[in-house]
Amino acid sequence: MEVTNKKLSDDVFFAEREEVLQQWPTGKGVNFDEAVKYQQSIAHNRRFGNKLAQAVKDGVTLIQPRAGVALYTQHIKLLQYLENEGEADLLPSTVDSYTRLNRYHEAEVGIEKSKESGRSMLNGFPIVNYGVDICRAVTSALDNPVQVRHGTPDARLLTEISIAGGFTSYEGGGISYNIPYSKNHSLEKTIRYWQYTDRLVGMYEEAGVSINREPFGPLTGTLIPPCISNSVAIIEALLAATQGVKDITVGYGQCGNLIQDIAAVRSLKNMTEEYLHKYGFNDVRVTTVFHQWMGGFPQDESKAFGVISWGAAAAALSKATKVIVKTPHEAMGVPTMEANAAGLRATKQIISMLRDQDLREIPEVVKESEIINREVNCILDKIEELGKGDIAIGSIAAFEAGVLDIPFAPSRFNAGKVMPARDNYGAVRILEMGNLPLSQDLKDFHRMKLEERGKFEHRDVSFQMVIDDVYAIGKGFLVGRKN
Ligand SMILES: CCC[C@H]1O[C@@H](n2cnc3c(N)ncnc32)[C@H](O)[C@@H]1O
Repeated sequence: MEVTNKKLSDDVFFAEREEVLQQWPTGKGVNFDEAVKYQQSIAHNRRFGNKLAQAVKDGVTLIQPRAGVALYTQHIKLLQYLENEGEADLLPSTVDSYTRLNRYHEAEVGIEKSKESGRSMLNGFPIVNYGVDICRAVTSALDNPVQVRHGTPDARLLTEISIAGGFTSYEGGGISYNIPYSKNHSLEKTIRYWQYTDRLVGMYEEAGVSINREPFGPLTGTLIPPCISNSVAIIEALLAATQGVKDITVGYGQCGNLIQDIAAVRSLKNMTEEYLHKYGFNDVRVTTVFHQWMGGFPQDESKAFGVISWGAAAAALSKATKVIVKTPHEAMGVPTMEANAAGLRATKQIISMLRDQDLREIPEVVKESEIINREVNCILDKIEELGKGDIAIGSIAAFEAGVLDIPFAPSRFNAGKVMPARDNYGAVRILEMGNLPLSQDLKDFHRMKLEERGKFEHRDVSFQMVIDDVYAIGKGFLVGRKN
């Protein structure tokens, strides 16, 4: 199918909707007009976009966990605990892996097994199986706005039930929930699936209901050069705005060098707004999300709190609108509610202590941010050229050509030629450019930064640095020094 960056027509959308709502019996519980009324009954301060907008006005960074369990009564208890004991400003519902793969029969079995055993046999909250009414029981039981977080290449039915179910924010995108998550989904398919999601959000917007959308920033979460993750975020923001989305949170996964992390968020915010205006979207509200360290975590809980606090500090100093919080159980798996709340409180402490400091305009950050700006422009200019102005066509062609290439991604549609490595200060640089369309002076800059490290370590710049950097994480370091 030819995917283009055009708003889906009502005919196309509603014909497809017939099929989508039949994918599982709970789809029958979705009625758009009734759902609009339900959404309009949700109080102003319990709407995700409103709380984000207030945070921007107040100059504060909000904290949000990930959380999801199989039984909805326990899920309510968990989320209430996280907003009360964890002081969470925003709440999630992290969806289970079966639902993410549209395997609703297995999710059903997981629910039954959880009922029998009394504990969660799924690694998240199975929204599709529960349907609209149970989702409303969850979202209406909480004081704070709730967002659906997942990793679903085909999330069309999930979107329908989530919004009708009272969630006021929805994560994901046709690239960011495909390439890092899936091996065999084509980009044509997932970009098109996510145009459906964004068109549905656009229809709610046109009916007077604002739903926040959040492309998934970190991608594979392993040494992702900011120019690559920022380019994907901006593309997904543009694809969403084309379908009528008006409230977008663009995201970035912490890499570990403070200057680079702050510069990346600064560049992401500025360039998302610049590109939205360039494409004629002047009424889209843009906010940012900083994801605490997405790499491997130490088992030791005290050391884990160190990593969590470092991510909290970088989020605060970059003035991100919100930060996604990790837990001291990260190395073990799905956290207990107590551990999840502890990660939130540690983050809240740092965020509160640093709220009066803002490093976005210090010269080193501005310099790094301008480099990222130039790199993103090289990539997006090439995408516009490949797509003859259409960024959906251009993005698909870009992955085919390796112009967009996400390190360590499982997708067979990803070239996998770009290799990152850290420089002597831990900033992520590019060791193998693959077909990234960076200008020669930018390529020389990356090489120079890596040569600087090689000289310091008395070794040649090589792929061994990449391996050492990946293993460094588990040993508690950023730069994988030559032993
Ligand atoms: C991109 C998502 C990866 C992160 O998402 C966390 N995660 C996944 N599922 C749950 C869950 N059910 N409850 C709390 N956190 C969860 C992982 O730990 C990891 O940090």
